[in-house]
Amino acid sequence: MQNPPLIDARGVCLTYQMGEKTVAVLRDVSLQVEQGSTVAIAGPSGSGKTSLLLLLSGLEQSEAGVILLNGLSLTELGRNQLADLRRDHIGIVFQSFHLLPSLTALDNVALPLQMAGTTQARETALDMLARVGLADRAHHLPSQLSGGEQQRVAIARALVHRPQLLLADEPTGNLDDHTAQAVRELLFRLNRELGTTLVLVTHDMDFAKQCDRVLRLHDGQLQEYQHDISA
Ligand SMILES: Nc1ncnc2c1ncn2[C@@H]1O[C@H](COP(=O)(O)OP(=O)(O)OP(=O)(O)O)[C@@H](O)[C@H]1O
Repeated sequence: MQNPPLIDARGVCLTYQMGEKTVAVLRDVSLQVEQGSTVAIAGPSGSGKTSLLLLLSGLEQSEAGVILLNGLSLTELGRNQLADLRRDHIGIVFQSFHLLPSLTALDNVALPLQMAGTTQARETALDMLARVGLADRAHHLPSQLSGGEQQRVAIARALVHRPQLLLADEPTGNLDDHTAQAVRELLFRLNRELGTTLVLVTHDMDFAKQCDRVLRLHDGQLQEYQHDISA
C-alpha cells in the first residue's frame, strides 16, 4: 500500500487586509506532497508563494480548509504544539539567511539541537556542516562568510535535526550562478541522502524543473506546471 502524503492540504484560503481592501492571496488551494519527493512552487512576484510556505509550516493560519502534515491537522494545533512540530519535523530556509550574527557557523547550526536539549549538539552540528562542505568554516562568524557559505550554514541549520520536510524560500535567490548551482546540487543530494522531502519556492525554472514536480501559483490558484506545452 502507498504511504499517505506527507503534506495533504485541501481548500486552503488566505486573505490579507490592505487598508480598506481585502486581497485574496490563496483561493481554495490544494496540495499533496509525497514523502521523500521534491516539489517546486513557481509563480509571479506577489502570487503568494512565501505565504503558502508559511501556511505549510504553521507560521501562518489558513482561513479555511485543512492542512495535514503526517496526518496531523495544523489548524487544530496551538502555538506551542506548532512550535514543537516545527522543531521535530520541519526545517525552514529563508531567502535572507536569518543567521544569528554573534554566533559562529557551528553555534548557529547547533542552536536548535541545544534548545531541544539534544546531547552532543555540537558534534552533530559539525557533522552537518561537513555535509554542506563547511567543516573548515565552523568557527567563522556569519560576517566572515560569503553569501553562498551563509546560505549553506542556513541549510545545515534547517536540516541538523533531520526533519522530514524542508521548506526553502528562494534558497538560491541571493547567490551568483556558480554558488546557486552548488546550493541546488546540495539540496538534491541531501534529499537523496537523508530522504528529506523538499518543497521549494523559486523563480528559476531550470532549478524548478529539476524537481519531481513543478507547481505554479497564479491568481490565487495552484496548478501543475506543464513544461512541455509551449506558451
Ligand atoms: N503580512 C502581510 N500583510 C499584508 N499583505 C501581505 C502580507 N504578506 C504578504 N502580503 C501580500 O500578499 C501577496 C503575496 O505575498 P507573498 O510574499 O506570499 O508572494 P510571493 O509570491 O512569495 O512573492 P515574491 O515572489 O515577490 O517573493 C503580496 O501581494 C503581498 O504584498
